[in-house]
Amino acid sequence: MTTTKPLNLEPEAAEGESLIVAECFGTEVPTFQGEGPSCGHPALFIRLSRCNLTCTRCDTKYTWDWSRFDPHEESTRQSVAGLVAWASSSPVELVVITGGEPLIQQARLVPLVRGLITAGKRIEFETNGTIAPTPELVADGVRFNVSPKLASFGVKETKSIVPAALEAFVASGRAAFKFVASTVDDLDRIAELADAHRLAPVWVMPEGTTPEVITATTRVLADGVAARHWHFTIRLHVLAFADARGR
Ligand SMILES: Nc1nc2[nH]cc(C(=O)O)c2c(=O)[nH]1
Ligand code: SF4
Ligand SMILES: [Mg+2]
Repeated sequence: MTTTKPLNLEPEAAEGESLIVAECFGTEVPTFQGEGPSCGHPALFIRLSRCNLTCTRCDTKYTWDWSRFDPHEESTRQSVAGLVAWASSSPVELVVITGGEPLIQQARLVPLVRGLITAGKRIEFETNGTIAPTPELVADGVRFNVSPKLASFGVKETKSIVPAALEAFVASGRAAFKFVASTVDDLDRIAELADAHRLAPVWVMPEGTTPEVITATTRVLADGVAARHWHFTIRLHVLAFADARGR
């Protein structure tokens, strides 16, 4: 396994100044942002632990599903200073903060974002779009890849679609709306949501954790996405690195 926890940190930071982290990667074993508007850009990853949804098709259940994983094995507290020092040890400019759902910890993310920006990084959040970002988080150098989860992803849309939060992301002017889809029916649902909440730009990403499924689903979806003049992204890390954890 190539997962690397942040290096040269105190083992467990105190609660006030720390974040609950699942894994950090991209320094020892380099990788790309695999999804969305920056697909193919060299990137570092901070994956925060915990989620406020329980999607059955989630591919990072080790951040929240404690019926299958042990939270003590799958997460550590890391200090903001240690995370900034870890990212600063790499020349890679883009830091992707993902999860789980990173905005659960957003009060404690504000100093992390400030530290990373001061260190010359730019930041993309991968978020499920259910928690509105506070103004302090909507800073220069920060973008949000917002992925509202559809019912077909194994979640109740009464929980996963939060209009006020989606509207806050739209208003931020810093969001792209990246939907995971498997079928043409999913595209119809995405169109309804995009119309209802004025979501733009819309990105569609094929669901799948193998190159075969990504390719097949790309062929199912591509015409419908192109016809609507939406953007399409593959999952580059699945093709390049076989969806290995820590890539
Ligand atoms: N390379 C790579 N790119 C990614 N973009 C979003 C990811 C995620 O898990 O949120 C991810 C990931 O896990 N790996
Ligand atoms: S919102 Fe994302 S991390 Fe949370 S359960 Fe759903 S797929 Fe997993
Ligand atoms: Mg992922």
